[in-house]
Amino acid sequence: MQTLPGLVVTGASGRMGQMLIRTIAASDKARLAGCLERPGHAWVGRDVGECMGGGPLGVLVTDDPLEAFAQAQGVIDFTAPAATVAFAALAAQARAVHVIGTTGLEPEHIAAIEAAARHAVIVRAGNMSLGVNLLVRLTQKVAQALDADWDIEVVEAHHRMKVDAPSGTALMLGQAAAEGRGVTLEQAMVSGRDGITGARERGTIGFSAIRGGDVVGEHDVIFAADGERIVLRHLATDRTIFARGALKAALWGQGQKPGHYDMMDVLGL
Ligand SMILES: NC(=O)C1=CN([C@@H]2O[C@H](COP(=O)(O)OP(=O)(O)OC[C@H]3O[C@@H](n4cnc5c(N)ncnc54)[C@H](O)[C@@H]3O)[C@@H](O)[C@H]2O)C=CC1
Ligand SMILES: O=C(O)C1=N[C@H](C(=O)O)C[C@H](O)C1
Repeated sequence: MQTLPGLVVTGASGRMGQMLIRTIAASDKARLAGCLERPGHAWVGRDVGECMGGGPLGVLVTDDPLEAFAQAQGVIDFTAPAATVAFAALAAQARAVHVIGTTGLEPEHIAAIEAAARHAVIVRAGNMSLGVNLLVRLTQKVAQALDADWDIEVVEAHHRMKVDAPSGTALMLGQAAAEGRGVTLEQAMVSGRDGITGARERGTIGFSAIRGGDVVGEHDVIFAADGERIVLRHLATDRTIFARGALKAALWGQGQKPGHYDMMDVLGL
């Protein structure tokens, strides 16, 4: 019998880390090969199942990424930009598929990830759910069908602990709207209006962010014209949707050629 692909989860104690560990542990398609946390974190050296308040899973949390990645075929990474850039180089060195869910990446982080993807398979998306990736396609199509008489606004809401704005998903949706309209997002983007802003500039794509409570993730793409409005909406109510997508990406990546892929590639959308 062939051994199942072994996956390492980085940021093991995080909201997504714990969800990923549960999803992999329950899967019959992959096995949990390692769990990583920051040096000095209270979970390091302990069984991850017990840290999460359940029975032992037989995997000790480590703070050594090289040692963990060397044992694995895939790394699933929902952490923070600087950590993700470091993990991209190390996962490439270990020839492990690197699935990146981390958001808030700046152009220099993305350039470093592109460099690592010359030698390894990287799948990166600001949102790993099927629903959002489908919404991205729909947004592109609607934007393509409408002219600039239709103002485009992306509105997102997330829990109070989220550290980046606009969300990775909002940026994916904005990018899709820009592509549909035949402009670049850099040109069109207006984010976080405040004060005497003046009237809305025709053709811009606006972004607004709400932060509060335990909201998992909500995104509206609004197309507003005189006398009518179209609202495309995705509501996430459970983080398993992201974990399932990330697991699918890690399995899909096995045997692919080195490159920087996204969830559209994985889902065939
Ligand atoms: N692409 C997607 O579908 C989704 C992306 N996200 C993104 O994933 C990221 C994490 O989100 P949450 O789990 O809510 O955050 P969180 O703050 O709960 O977890 C982050 C974890 O990463 C760990 N970490 C940070 N630096 C590290 C390092 N150098 N080594 C090892 N561990 C390290 C932290 O200790 C923490 O446990 C965010 O960027 C968020 O936007 C979240 C949900 C879905
Ligand atoms: O930080 C989160 O929680 C989420 N982040 C991703 C984003 O930035 O869009 C995906 C999801 O919305 C949850």
